Amino acid sequence: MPASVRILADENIPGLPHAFGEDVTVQKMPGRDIQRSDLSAVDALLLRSVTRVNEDLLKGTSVKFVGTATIGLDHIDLDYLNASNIGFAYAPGSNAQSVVEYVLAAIAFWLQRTNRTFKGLKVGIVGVGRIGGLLQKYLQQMGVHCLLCDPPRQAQEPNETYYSLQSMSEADVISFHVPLTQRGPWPTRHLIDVAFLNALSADQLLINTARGDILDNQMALYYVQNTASPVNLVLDVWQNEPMINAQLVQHCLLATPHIAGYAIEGKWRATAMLCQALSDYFQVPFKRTALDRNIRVNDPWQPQSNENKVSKLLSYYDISQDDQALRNEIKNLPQSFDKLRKNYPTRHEFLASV
Ligand SMILES: NC(=O)C1=CN([C@@H]2O[C@H](COP(=O)(O)OP(=O)(O)OC[C@H]3O[C@@H](n4cnc5c(N)ncnc54)[C@H](O)[C@@H]3O)[C@@H](O)[C@H]2O)C=CC1
Ligand SMILES: O=C(O)C(=O)[C@H](O)COP(=O)(O)O
Repeated sequence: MPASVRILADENIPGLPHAFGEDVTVQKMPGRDIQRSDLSAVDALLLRSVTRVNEDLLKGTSVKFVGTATIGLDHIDLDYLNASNIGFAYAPGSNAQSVVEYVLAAIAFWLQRTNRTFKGLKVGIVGVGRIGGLLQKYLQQMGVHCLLCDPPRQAQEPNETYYSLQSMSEADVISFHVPLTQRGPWPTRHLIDVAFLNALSADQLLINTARGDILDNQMALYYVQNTASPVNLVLDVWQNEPMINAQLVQHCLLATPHIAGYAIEGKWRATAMLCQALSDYFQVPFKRTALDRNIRVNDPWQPQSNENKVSKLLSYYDISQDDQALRNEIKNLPQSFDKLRKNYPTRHEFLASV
């Protein structure tokens, strides 16, 4: 192992270099600009979702360890890392609560607009892993009925009740929480197809916080432009970020620049997970307490049965401000997309653990 560990980090990962001592050096760069030529004297690369990690980036470099401060892994060629014996860490669950709060705020926004409450609502959850499972717990705590769709889990748990993707059209709200995958028995690229959209109506809400490629955006634009009463769309993730489809934005109930997971505690939690993994890998000390105080949620909300959950949720997180910020900057794409993400205002997690 090197005498000192040289880290190259995405400039948008908070908490570096304070978490380490003098045996670690940290250089920062915009994630989209990182190239192979930057990696000749780097031991560890700490990234976000905007840097594609593959043979093209890493071949012939000194990188021994890659960490991504994300839940999603679709930007990482894990086979290449394994074959090249490069250490790897990611941040599973780190911002799950933030995504769940985004989804609950989006539902609350829609309910308020349509003068409804959570009472009698049916929510379809596609992908019942860390995020989908947490969403299910909070919704059930609020008395909301959930329909679950997760074929990989269904194959492992034949005695549990799971629904098909097609039957999700019975729900008032359908929220997607699958990883982006291209291979295997249940690929998710373009999982939301035209047949699925055609089965929905203007009385329903479809939320995609998973990855942009789950929904063919060009097809979705054609659908909203040519359907009398299209489903209401809430999109946080887009194909071809940061050059997203500006026309599709205009047709969304809510459109945001991939910030569902951006509550501040989630970001610091991800840093802590990567620093711990890097510290274990290179056997260098890591000051966990330097990060811990940013991870704690102050005064969390425990929903009560007799309170107005719609207005309470929106008082904690007014999601329409994130939507408005993107619309205000739509003429300045693609730069504005990354700028909004980099300068995202501080949003705190607010729900008590279930
Ligand atoms: N918008 C944002 O800011 C964020 C987006 N994400 C996205 O959310 C995704 C999900 O995150 P987690 O819940 O932590 O992942 P997870 O791995 O814990 O759960 C994913 C679930 O999806 C299921 N699944 C896989 N293929 C499926 C299919 N074809 N149909 C239905 N279910 C399927 C899996 O069996 C698993 O239960 C991430 O991969 C990432 O792309 C994550 C964090 C923030
Ligand atoms: O964790 C994930 O997966 C996400 O989608 C992140 O919240 C996205 O953040 P960036 O890595 O793109 O900053």
